[in-house]
Amino acid sequence: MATPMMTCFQERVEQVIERLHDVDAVKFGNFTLKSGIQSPVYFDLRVMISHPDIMVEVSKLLWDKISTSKFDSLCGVPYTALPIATLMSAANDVPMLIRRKEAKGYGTNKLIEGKFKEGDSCFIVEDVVSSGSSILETAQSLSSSGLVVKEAVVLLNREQGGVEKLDANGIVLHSVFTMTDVLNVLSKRGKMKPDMVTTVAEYIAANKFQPNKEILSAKPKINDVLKYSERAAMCTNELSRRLFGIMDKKKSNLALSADVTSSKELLQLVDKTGPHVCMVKTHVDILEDFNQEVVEKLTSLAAKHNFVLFEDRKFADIGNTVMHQYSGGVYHISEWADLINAHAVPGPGVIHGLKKIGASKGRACLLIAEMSSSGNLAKGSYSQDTVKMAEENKDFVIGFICVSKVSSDPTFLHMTPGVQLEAGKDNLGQQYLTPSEVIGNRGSDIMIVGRGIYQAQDPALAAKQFQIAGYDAYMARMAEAMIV
Ligand SMILES: O=c1ccn([C@@H]2O[C@H](COP(=O)(O)O)[C@@H](O)[C@H]2O)c(=O)[nH]1
Repeated sequence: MATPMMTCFQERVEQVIERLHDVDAVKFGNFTLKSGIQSPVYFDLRVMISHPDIMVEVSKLLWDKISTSKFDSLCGVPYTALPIATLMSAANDVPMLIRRKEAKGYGTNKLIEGKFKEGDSCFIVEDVVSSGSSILETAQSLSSSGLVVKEAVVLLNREQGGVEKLDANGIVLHSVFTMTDVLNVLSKRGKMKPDMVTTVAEYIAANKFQPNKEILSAKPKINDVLKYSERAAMCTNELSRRLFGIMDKKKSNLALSADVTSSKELLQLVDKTGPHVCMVKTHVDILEDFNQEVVEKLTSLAAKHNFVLFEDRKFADIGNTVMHQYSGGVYHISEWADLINAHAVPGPGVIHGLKKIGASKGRACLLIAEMSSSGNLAKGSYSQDTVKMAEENKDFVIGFICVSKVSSDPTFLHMTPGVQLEAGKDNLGQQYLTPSEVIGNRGSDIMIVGRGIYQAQDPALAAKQFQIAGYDAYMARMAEAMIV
C-alpha cells in the first residue's frame, strides 16, 4: 500500500519489485553463481520477456529516470537489456544502437549496428549491475567505434561496487532501485522472512567489488586479475617481459597467423594489420619465394609496429638436429625470429638444443602442451609432463601453445590457436573457439588468428575487430575475477 507521502514513481517501483518477485525473476535460497560464489539471492530478469506488462513498465521507469539527460542514442547491453532498450527507443522516438557481442566476420563486419557519427553520445541501458563489468565492456566497444559514453541506467543496482567502478571509468550510473530497496519492499509486503533479509544484506555487504584489494584478495585466480604490466614486472625472461609490455601498451592480445604463400602478400598483410597485433606468427617454409630480404623487411615491420615475431616451426627432433634446423638451412630462423616453439615428445633434449642456439640471442621458446585440431594426442598426462618440462627450463621456455589454461604461473604465457569470431570447424579438423571463450572463459593470454583475418575482405578491419573482442574479453575477465 502506498503511503500518502509516497511519490507515484516510488509506488510504481514497489509494484514492479513485487511483480518481479511473483514471476520468479528474484529468488532467495542457495545459488551457485557463474564465478563459483554461493549466493542467497538470484536475479533472472530474462523471465520478463514472458510478461509484456512488466517489460513495458520497466522500460517506462528506466526512461523516467533518464528523461532529463541529453543523448543521441540508446544501447542495451546484450542480451536481457536489448528488448528493454527497444521499448524505450520506440516509445520515445530516440534512435537505438546494438552492440554485437562478436562481429559477423563477413559483410560489413561491424561491432555496432545502427546509424551514428563520431562524437555522438550514447546512453547505455542494463537490467542488473553488480561489478559494472558488462556495462564497461559495452562502453568500451561503443567508444572504440567513436561514440561518447558518459551515462548508463540500470533497473537494479546490486550495490556490489558497480557505481564506483563505472565512476572510476567516467560513467555515471543511474538506477531505478537498489538491492536494499528490494529487501525493504519485499519484507514490508510480507514476501521475505526477516532472517533471509539479514542473510542477503550480509552477503551483499561482504561481496563488494573492491578495486584496491584486487591482488591481495584474488586467491584462486591470481593470474586472472594481474594486469599485463604487473605480469611483465614479474618475468625474468626479457622476451616475455617485452611481450607483456607490448600487450599492455597496444591493448592487444592478438597474434596474427600470417599463413600466406607469397612474400609480397605477407609483407602487405603484416604492414596493414601491424597496429592491431602484439605478435605475428609465420610459417616461412610455406613461402614460395622465400629469401633473406623478406625476413629483413619483416623485422623492420616488427620494429615499426612494435610486435614480436614468432616462427611456428614446431621443432620435434633430438637436440643436435634441432640446433641445425634452428640456426642453419635456408631459413636461419634463430637470426630473426624472437620466438619459436617445440613439441615435448623428444624429451628435454629438444629444449636444450634450441637453448644452446637461441638463449644468447635473447630468443625464447613455447612448448606445445595442447593442440586445436580434433583427435590430437596432446592431452592428459602428456600435457602435464610438458608443463613440468617448461617449469624445469624457465630460462628459455616462456609459455605454451594450448587450448586451456595449463599452468597457474603468471609468468607463463598461454597462446591459443583455432580462433574465429564464431565457433566452428574447418574441413580438415581445425576447431574454432571465439575470443570471449578463449580469453574470457579459458583464461588464455594470446589468441592466434589466421584465416579469420587474412581471408577477410578487409584484413586490417578484421584485425581491429579481433583486437577489440580479445581485449574486451580480457577486461571482462579481470573485472569478474575481482569480485571477491
Ligand atoms: O594446435 C595448433 C597449433 C598451431 N596452429 C597454427 O595456428 C594457425 C591457425 O590458423 P587458422 O587459419 O586461424 O586456423 C595455423 O598457422 C596453424 O598452423 C593451430 O592451428 N593449432
